[in-house]
Amino acid sequence: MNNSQNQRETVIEINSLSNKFGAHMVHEDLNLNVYRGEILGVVGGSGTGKSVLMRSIIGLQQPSAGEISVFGANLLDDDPSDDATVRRKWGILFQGGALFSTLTVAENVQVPLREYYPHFSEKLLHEIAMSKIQLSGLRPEAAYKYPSELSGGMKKRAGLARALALDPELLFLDEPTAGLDPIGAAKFDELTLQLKETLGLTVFLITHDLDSIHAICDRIAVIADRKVIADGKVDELLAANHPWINEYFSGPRGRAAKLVSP
Ligand SMILES: Nc1ncnc2c1ncn2[C@@H]1O[C@H](COP(=O)(O)OP(=O)(O)OP(=O)(O)O)[C@@H](O)[C@H]1O
Repeated sequence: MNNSQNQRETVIEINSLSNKFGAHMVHEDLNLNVYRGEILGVVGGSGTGKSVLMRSIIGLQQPSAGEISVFGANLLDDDPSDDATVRRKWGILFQGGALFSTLTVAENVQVPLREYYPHFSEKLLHEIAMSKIQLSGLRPEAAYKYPSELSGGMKKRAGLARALALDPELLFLDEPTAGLDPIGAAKFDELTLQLKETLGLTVFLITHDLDSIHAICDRIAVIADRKVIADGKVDELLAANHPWINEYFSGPRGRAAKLVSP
């Protein structure tokens, strides 16, 4: 950890995390901090436990051991009444958008609002939903469409609009550019960066996308061998001299992504 990280507020703190499914140990003694205002890219081979890590942080996966605190609250131990306060500070874009198929985009965006603010009028719910839809780069007409009527990129933006519904401080994005064409992926990256800068978000970004890593991540955490084996900027990661990291960033795709990065 360098000096600038020492001075930054820690938003997520994970200590000695283990996750096990039967005899399959996915994480063992995993440690990771996420700092306010950064986009942290989380990378690792398929099945290394990136999504399980995210699910552990947001309370959908009970770890076998370890501690996780988010905004200073230990969601595993503390009073469950603290949970709602912390949960409303984050937004989540799951893989594929995870929209409710029987609801329109606007109705999807209203789901978290109705949960946390049941007293809001229909007019206010509609206005907030429309502003989040616009913020996510969708045209207003998209608000009235059902998920089956949307392209892959529009689904991600609709999922993002829902993730932004509660004005989060922390955004979880699980492979947001997967399945998008390169232009759509670059636009989504641009939007993520813009939102981070204008809304002051902290972003936990799971990705396989080398372009996103080079274009928007402030720091990258690499998961391999059941833990975070290195974190930092690409050059710092390469200094760890781990075979997976070297292959990932110095292979043909890694080199190509670096060439086009800003
Ligand atoms: N509920 C579960 N029960 C049993 N095993 C699980 C469960 N959830 C995840 N796993 C296993 O945990 C491992 C990590 O899964 P995870 O989805 O977190 O990987 P990942 O790094 O996100 O992969 P990818 O990059 O392919 O999305 C996998 O081997 C998966 O099969």
